[in-house]
Amino acid sequence: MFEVDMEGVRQRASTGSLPGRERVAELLREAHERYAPMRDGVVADYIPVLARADPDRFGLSLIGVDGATSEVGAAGDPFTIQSISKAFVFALVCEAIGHHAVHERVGVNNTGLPFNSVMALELNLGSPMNPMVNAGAIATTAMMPAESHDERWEAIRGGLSRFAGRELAVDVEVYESEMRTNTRNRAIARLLEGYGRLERDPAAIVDMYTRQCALTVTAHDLAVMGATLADGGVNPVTGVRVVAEEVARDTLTVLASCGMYERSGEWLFEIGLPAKSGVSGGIVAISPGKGALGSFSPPLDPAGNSVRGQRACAFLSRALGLNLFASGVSRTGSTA
Ligand SMILES: NC(=O)CC[C@H](N)C(=O)O
Repeated sequence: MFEVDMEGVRQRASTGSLPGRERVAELLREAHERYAPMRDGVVADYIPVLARADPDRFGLSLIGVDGATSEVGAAGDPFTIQSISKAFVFALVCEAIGHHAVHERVGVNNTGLPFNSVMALELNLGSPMNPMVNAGAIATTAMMPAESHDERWEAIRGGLSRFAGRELAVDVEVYESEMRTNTRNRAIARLLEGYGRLERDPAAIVDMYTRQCALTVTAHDLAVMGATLADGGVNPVTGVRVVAEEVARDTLTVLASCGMYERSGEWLFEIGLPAKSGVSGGIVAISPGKGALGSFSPPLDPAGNSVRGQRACAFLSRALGLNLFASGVSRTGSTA
């Protein structure tokens, strides 16, 4: 994937807590300084409005389970949540209908194929395989129990807002731009219907899924949303329980294996944290019991993951001692 240069920065042992606030702030500044000059990656343009994103914007926000916040750069810049919504809608649907129902109807295995793959559905007899690719996310959105379409949308928008600790709203321009071009997602929904895996009107569900992807957030919001999962389902800023502890656990498990699309294995190998990315350049990486990192930088790699965001997460995972699999590891100057 890439080398992580830790020259001059000590790798921290993966202990039970984050380092002190000043050290966190210092390392966030260091990560920003290291990766802001990077020019790799391309801004998404398959949703026409996203092509106008400024490739130089770069913000990081880290929020602990105690609510302590450190931020650097464009952490307050708005962008659309896109695929990162999938993680939180999955959590809300698990909360509403239970772990087993979602497992049975959507699945929890990686497809190994791009997020908008039609072939993945065909290869698996219509099973979406997991809720973090478009097919699984569309199926998951349709599973949110509600009396009406409007009530379903409010359960999703309101639920995501509770994760963020503020009312989230749709970026209408991005929503309309995607609705004009999302023929592939409409095809995926029709195919799900054909396989008997979508019980609602495919057009209405794609519309709702597109709206959920167009909710506006910031890197700060992503960190709060992630920290809620890190904190066992309680938003550490508002103190409100959003989902049950088991749901937070289940969501993090799926993110570990499927959150970074077909790059999830490489991501886990380098960073060792459950995470989710979106095509407008957001990444949320969660350290269970400690906190979460929200990152925003629009240029993407070919899988659709933010290039600077991946680098910053790899660096910070090592420097802050976040890797789930690295308990007790503490070395200086290693590049691994
Ligand atoms: N990877 C993403 O962020 C994809 C989300 C986007 N709304 C889509 O369905 O194509």
